Amino acid sequence: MKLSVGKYQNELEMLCSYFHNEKVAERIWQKDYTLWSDKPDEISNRLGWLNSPASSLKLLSEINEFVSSVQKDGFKKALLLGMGGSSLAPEVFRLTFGVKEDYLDLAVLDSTDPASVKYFENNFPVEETLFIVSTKSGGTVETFSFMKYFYNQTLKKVGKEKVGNHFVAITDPNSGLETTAKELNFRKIFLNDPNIGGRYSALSLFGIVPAALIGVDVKNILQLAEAFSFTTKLNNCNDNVSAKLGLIIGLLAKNKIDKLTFINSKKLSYFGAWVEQLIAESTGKIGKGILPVVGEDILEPKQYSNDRVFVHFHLKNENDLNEKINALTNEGFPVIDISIDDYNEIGSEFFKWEFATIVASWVIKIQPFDQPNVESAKVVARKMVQEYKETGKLSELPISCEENGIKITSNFQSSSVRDQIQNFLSQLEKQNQDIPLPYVAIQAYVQMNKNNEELLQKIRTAIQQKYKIATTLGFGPRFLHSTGQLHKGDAGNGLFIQFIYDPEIDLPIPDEAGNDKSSISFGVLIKSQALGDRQALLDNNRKLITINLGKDIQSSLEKIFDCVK
Ligand SMILES: O=P(O)(O)OC[C@H]1O[C@](O)(CO)[C@@H](O)[C@@H]1O
Repeated sequence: MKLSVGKYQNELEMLCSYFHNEKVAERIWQKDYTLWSDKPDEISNRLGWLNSPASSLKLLSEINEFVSSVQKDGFKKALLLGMGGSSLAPEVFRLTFGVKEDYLDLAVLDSTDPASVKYFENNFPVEETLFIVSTKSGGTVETFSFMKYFYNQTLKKVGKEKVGNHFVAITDPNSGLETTAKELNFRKIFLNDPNIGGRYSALSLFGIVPAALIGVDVKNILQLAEAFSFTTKLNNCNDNVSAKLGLIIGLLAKNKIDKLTFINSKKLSYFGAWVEQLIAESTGKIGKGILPVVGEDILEPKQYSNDRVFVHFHLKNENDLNEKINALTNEGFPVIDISIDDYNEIGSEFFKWEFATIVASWVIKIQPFDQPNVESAKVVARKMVQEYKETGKLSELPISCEENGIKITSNFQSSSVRDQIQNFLSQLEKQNQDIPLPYVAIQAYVQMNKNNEELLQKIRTAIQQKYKIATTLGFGPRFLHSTGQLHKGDAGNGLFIQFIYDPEIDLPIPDEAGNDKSSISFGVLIKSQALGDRQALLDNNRKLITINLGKDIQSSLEKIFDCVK
């Protein structure tokens, strides 16, 4: 790891001495909750991941046996149903490593958008698909909805005798999913160490079982990660890179350099979504937070404000971004350069960032293992679903402006989409000096596909350039289990652009597995989630505009881009 922290070098050295004197590394390994709180709740039982590499190594023969059994049964594909910490590490493994010959092609479903669910139904024929139902709590609404939907589809195709054979659960002992999986006769139930939270679970069964299914050399990854983990026991931060990383991030955040901007090389770009959840959900609460910025276009140094710290993450021989990185360093921005020799070191990187995040949380005085604001959006969404069940309809948003199929809900009185958007973004110009610089978060409740991503990215970059601020892009409801915590829990410096649309198709969510009776659809669920989060953001005094793109997402997004420019 190479560092350039400019004028913060002295403060960093002082902080390193303090870390050393306080024996922080040693105390982390002793699971000393007082580092973050005066109460042990959701801390003492959340540090099990420190031992994940060793514990998972011990489970390898069971995992390998399972992989052989599904290969023998002819499964070609695997669809992982899960949210946040239960799905992001498997996605990193799949997109980074690809699929080894004779292993299963894996994808992650973490969207309740009907078009997304339909996409996976069309592309993952149930006869050859293994469904991995992955949820720590064992009751997450999205995960259960996917499970019931695909269970019923599979039941119809393969019959009662064989359906359970297509399902595997990864969950905590005694969870709702464990009970359901037993009732439905799943082929296998993996019970994880309950002392591990979702976003810290990459090297536990939640990450390792899916990785083994696609043929990743998990043994090597875990051995490297275990060896690396020993370095995190050292109190001297010059020997403990993970600690040093955390100290820098925490120190800079305290100085309002709180936009941790990842510039990942092409081959390691998929790591971004995982690290984004880890940092946002761990640090974004009680009016504080470090905003992870992932996937932004890289601009000239003069186009950034002084709230940025950059992380350049790349393979050693991938140097194509060096020029841009050097330009940022020369301009005086803090830059952290992390390189790895080969993909198998990714396990050590998971560990490094987990450790760094809890050290940064110690610096900024945050409890890194809970997510207090996630529940608030869920509560409103549940109320809406209940209302729908009773009345047969969802409450409608008041419309402030309607033009060319686009409907906007905002606080502004203007009948033009352009004025609405410009008025909303002009709030970026009035800055509150007491809190860090603002950012814009685009929250898109649309299908996460190439076309939509490209158009949303165009809008994002236009805002980034015009206002010289940090921007993020998240797809709903996926981001609700990632940056969603920080959006509602941080200092309140975010501006939120929420995109929803009117889906052409909808799909019923079965009330229970094995029975087609359905009270709500995926379309109703995703809308309730969007409106629930909208309400939770407003309840936390966040600035927000909701834009309904109508039926033609592409042409509406083009129009919005035109209004932002
Ligand atoms: O694994 P579970 O319990 O389904 O939770 C999924 C995700 O939801 C959250 O609990 C809240 O967003 C995350 O922390 C977690 O990773």
